[in-house]
Amino acid sequence: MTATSLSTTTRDEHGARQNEHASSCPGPDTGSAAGIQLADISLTYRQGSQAVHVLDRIGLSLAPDEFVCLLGPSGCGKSTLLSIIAGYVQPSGGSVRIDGKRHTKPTPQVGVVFQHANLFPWLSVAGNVEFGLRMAGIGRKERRRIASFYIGLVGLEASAARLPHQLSGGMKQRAALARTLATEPRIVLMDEPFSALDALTRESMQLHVRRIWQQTRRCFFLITHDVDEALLLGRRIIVMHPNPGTIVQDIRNPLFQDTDAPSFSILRASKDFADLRQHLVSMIAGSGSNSR
Ligand SMILES: Nc1ncnc2c1ncn2[C@@H]1O[C@H](COP(=O)(O)OP(=O)(O)OP(=O)(O)O)[C@@H](O)[C@H]1O
Repeated sequence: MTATSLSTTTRDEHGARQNEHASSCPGPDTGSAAGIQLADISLTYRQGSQAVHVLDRIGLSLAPDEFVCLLGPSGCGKSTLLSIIAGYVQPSGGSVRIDGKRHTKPTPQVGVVFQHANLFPWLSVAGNVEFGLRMAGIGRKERRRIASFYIGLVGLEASAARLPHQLSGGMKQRAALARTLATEPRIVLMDEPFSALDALTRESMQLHVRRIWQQTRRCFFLITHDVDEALLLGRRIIVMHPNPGTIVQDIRNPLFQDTDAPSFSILRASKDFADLRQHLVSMIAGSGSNSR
């Protein structure tokens, strides 16, 4: 495999496909496609008399069990796109649909994990994981059952009673992930969730997240500045360019291994990995901005 032999989707090709999809979903809530569909998402902010065009006609279709990594230089609009999918920000144009239904505001269908865990400091790990379930009116016994399943999934059984200040950074992020997963969202959005962690913890988190995805098969959408992380985790890798934010590359990761025990170190040492890494780094650098 060489970087140039990759099957890619350019923004134009992708945009054209999204336009077809948009025209096949004429009114609100009438579509039936499974997964998450973004059609022609644009966003312009007003700054005084200036218009800042942040996103331009982003089209994306995400399968219900997709693991997508989004790369791009700082300021290209990655977090803004995530905020639109989360329903926190309304786009100036275009639409987000989940299983064909128009999605315009935050709902339990979309879970978000941020760079910092933002756990409730007065609640234990179990209390944090149960919180969303309590808000959803789920009874105590069922809450406990669901929380204990997800706490086990992230490997925090022994720390379920601990308060956030008694956890390491990686444990906090795992608790935040369990809290997000407990409400069983259709898509889990992650905005650089490991960037505040040291290298070893980060690698261990990557393995955790990979295993959790394999066991839950939800749609995971992960923003990262780390090309290696995207290559190790993403079944699909998307690259954005800035000014305005557009998708310039959308590839199925040929190195993706859907196995129980992926060996990241062996993968990292391969020539294919180095070639594809170089290709992605050049793609990002091609935007004229810096990236790690
Ligand atoms: N509320 C806002 N008002 C005006 N401009 C904004 C607003 N929010 C974001 N922007 C601008 O939108 C652009 C994209 O920002 P965004 O945070 O989405 O980029 P990013 O790719 O996630 O960057 P980073 O990798 O550094 O987190 C930036 O130029 C930013 O200044």
